[in-house]
Amino acid sequence: MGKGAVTGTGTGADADTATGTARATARTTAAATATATDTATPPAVTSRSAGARAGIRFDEVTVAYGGTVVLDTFDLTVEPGEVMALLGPSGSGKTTALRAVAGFVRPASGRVWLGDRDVTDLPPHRRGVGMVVQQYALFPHMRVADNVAFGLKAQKVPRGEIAGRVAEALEMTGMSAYAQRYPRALSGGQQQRVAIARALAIRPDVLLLDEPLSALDAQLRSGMLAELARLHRELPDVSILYVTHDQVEALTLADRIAVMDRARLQDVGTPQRLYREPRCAFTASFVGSANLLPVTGGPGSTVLFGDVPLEIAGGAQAAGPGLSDGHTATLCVRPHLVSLDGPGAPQGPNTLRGTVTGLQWRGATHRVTADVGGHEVTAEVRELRTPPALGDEVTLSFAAEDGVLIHG
Ligand SMILES: Nc1ncnc2c1ncn2[C@@H]1O[C@H](COP(=O)(O)OP(=O)(O)OP(=O)(O)O)[C@@H](O)[C@H]1O
Repeated sequence: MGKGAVTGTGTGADADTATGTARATARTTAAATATATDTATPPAVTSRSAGARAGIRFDEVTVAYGGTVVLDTFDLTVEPGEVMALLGPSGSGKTTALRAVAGFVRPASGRVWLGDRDVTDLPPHRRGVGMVVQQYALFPHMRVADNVAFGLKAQKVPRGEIAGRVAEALEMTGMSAYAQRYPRALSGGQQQRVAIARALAIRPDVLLLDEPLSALDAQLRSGMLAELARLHRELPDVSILYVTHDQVEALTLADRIAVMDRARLQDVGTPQRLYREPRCAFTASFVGSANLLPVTGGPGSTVLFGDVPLEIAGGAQAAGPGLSDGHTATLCVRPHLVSLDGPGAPQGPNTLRGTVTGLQWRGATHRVTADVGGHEVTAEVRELRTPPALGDEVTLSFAAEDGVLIHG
């Protein structure tokens, strides 16, 4: 880097996928059907509950496998017609929560409600839910139309009504032209549309989606995300619980996000609230990427990061009482809100000097990490013409209103 040459500002493109891995195994199949490979299983077909729109309520639900608690006193309400994303790392209990709603796992304690019905003791086929899992789980020996009709037949919908309902569901998912094909003659994205059509055909009150896009490539996934958003606009009464470990999916689709970690609900709120005002470090780093700086109370309205005073909106009081007595808090600053300059940049407020320890070119952006007094601080800035090199000195800065204090 030419000294002083590097200058970048925030990009607004802070949407990294945080930790979490794609599932390696297929899940139990849809509540609306038996498994694709187990046709002897009695069809777990749901029937739409009569009347009102149904939300979902977990009331202190605990699930344990062999003495290990994998969902711990889980409390969450999904309002009727709301899209709630369950976001969390692998093994945090997301799928277990979904399966408790579908009726595939029985809570050790607590109750599950769909609307005003306590469904905890009901079998899956009497809950009124449709479920789509990541591996589609279509019946390979059935044509698309028969796959979609399967749940309706098992639900004993009158024969004369079935063709119309199948056509409607295929139309909704853009699959009308493929009604007579077998699943093996469909792409992954098309198979997932059929799985969604099958779940919708039973006109569920509640749609459970378990990483429905994770088997698709990035481009298809983004198209399907838009499709799911459109479907929800067409079916505004259907409540959706959407399991994902992909924050982009959650931020794009959800009205609210429930963040899970180690079997527990960590936070719940609108995507904007979780992103802009995270209440815990876990949420801050899982919903978007974050610089998390340990700070103590400083003079006046500042906090101290090491011995560097930092201005934050609301001052040190924003962290509550005690910070000035030497207690620590965490200051969250999003990388795309950090500006990057060369070492000769003027020392304004909230300016940190550091040495570059990491550099990633991401096409439209550069992500530059610097060591600042033993802590890593990352700036994500618009692509630089002359990026710094490892070991270069840089200046990082951010606006007072872009720092959010997190207690504890
Ligand atoms: N049938 C089972 N028997 C024993 N343990 C299980 C069973 N199903 C899940 N678990 C365990 O429960 C925990 C939570 O699993 P769950 O599938 O709910 O997590 P998840 O958040 O959906 O993870 P992922 O994103 O990897 O799918 C994990 O530790 C998992 O190993």
